[in-house]
Amino acid sequence: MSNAYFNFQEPINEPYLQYAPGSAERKVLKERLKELKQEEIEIPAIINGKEVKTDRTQDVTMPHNHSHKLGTVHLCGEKEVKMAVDGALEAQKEWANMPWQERVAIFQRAADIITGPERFTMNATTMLAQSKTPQQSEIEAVGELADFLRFNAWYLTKIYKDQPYSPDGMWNRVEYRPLEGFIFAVSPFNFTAIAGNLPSAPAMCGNVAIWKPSVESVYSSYYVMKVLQEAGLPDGVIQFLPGEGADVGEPVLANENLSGLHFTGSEPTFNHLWKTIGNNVDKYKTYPRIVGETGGKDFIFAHKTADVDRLVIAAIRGAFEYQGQKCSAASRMYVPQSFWPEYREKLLAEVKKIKVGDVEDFSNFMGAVISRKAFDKISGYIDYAKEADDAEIIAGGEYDDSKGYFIQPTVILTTNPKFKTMQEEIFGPVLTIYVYEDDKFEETLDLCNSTSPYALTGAIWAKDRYALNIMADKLRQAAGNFYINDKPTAAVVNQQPFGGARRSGTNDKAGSMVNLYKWLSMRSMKETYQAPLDWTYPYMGDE
Ligand SMILES: NC(=O)c1ccc[n+]([C@@H]2O[C@H](COP(=O)([O-])OP(=O)(O)OC[C@H]3O[C@@H](n4cnc5c(N)ncnc54)[C@H](O)[C@@H]3O)[C@@H](O)[C@H]2O)c1
Ligand SMILES: N[C@@H](CCC=O)C(=O)O
Repeated sequence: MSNAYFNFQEPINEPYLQYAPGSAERKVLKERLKELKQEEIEIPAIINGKEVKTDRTQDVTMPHNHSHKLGTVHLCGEKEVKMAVDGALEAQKEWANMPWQERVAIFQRAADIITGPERFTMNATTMLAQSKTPQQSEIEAVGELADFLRFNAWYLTKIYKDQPYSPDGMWNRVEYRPLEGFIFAVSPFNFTAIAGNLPSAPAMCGNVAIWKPSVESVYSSYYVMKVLQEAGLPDGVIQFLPGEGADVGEPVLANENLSGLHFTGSEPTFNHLWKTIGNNVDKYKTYPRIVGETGGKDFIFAHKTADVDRLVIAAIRGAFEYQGQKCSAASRMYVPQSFWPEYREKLLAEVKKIKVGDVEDFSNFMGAVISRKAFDKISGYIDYAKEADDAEIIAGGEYDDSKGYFIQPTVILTTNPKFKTMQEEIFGPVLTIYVYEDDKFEETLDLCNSTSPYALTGAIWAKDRYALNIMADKLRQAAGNFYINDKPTAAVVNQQPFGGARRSGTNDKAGSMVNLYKWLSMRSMKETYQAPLDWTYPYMGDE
């Protein structure tokens, strides 16, 4: 069947639809939103390809209208974990031996379903479940997810092609095996694309995965799972197990067959999972691979030669798009005194224009934050700033949870470069600005480098090339994704491989070859054509 080398076409990034007034796509998306809102669905676990309902359920509601129910999710625990792990290990027997082109074709088909017939469902479910605007949804639930699937397939074929040198008389080969056991994929609420990628990347490499989606975004994750099934993913290869963290996590991590953790989420959760794996290390048949991408305290650092007008737009998009709930969102900013008065005036004038509300109203730039817990946490930071002597709120600061979890885009000005909101991840629409004396440029860069434990994204702004060089050098370890004269968000697969270091994670760059290597275990094979017939060596001869 596979007596040929198969070529795999290098993909291109999925182009985005714009949803401008009068466009056909805008009309279709609005209709799909209306249809989905009228339905109330049940979200079961999917184990061995079958829907599994449990005796514990939870309502799924919309962040921007928390009294509107989208459905009911069935929550899993130890019993479902056991079924899922047993089924996955059984499925692995065939899946791991399937020719790569058959595996890859399934994910290519999934990408085409996402960008084709289910495009508006992907967008509408993400908008409703996670309160994203059409633009924020299109770039990730469609664009980034399809890019992950297509580019990972391409990277995988390049890895498989990479083979060692063979001198005369032998043939050296490397086989890239899937890991023995199963991968635990744990996804965050904020990106449908990340949720889809976490189980798919290892599965594409021939692994089986237990996928625990976030309950906060389970609605859109469920549709991703359905797309994968429709694309032909064999039963048991990805087991979909919604549930509260520990209910699923503890029994999974205690299983001797765990071979890897593919995690994206907050730093405390990752620390807990890492420690649990550490405590269980004697149980495992193989040392689990651990990949975890976590939080950020992402910065914009402006030099006195920065372009003020463009810097205003970068701050607004970087800090407030998707309500600041991107791990990459700008949340602290360093502005030189020399242009601060002009910058302040221009920034505040633009912030005033931002509309926050229901994402079905396409004139809104921002929706709601994901949950009551997030709302309370973010508003707590705002209240803290309101009370502080060394900070003042210069824009926003209002919040209202009567209908949805709405928080106005908020700008805090502080005189304390180590102010709480300059250091901690807030994960909401809150930008804190510290104004520095122009002649303290280099020491402020040192401050920026040392203020937060995270190192995910950062942006530097200057027209002066010498200044850019100094900034890039001093902030070398401060961000895994570094932007020059741009906002620190919206990385694109195959253009800016994404991930950070320090407390932001293992920097295994989602949607890159580096990430795929984590889900492969090399077997070196040496075949000798004429093995020796004599055990002695020439040096042993008589003088
Ligand atoms: N670096 C990145 O690429 C990246 C991307 C997106 C989000 N994030 C980060 O994710 C966080 C926001 O997402 P979140 O609020 O969903 O994060 P979270 O840590 O609260 O949850 C992430 C996932 O972990 C699960 N979980 C929690 N406890 C668990 C346990 N004991 N066992 C197993 N699973 C458990 C949750 O249910 C969820 O599915 C932010 O910190 C953000 O910066 C990072
Ligand atoms: N990759 C996304 C962020 C994902 C985290 O939430 C970006 O670059 O903005």
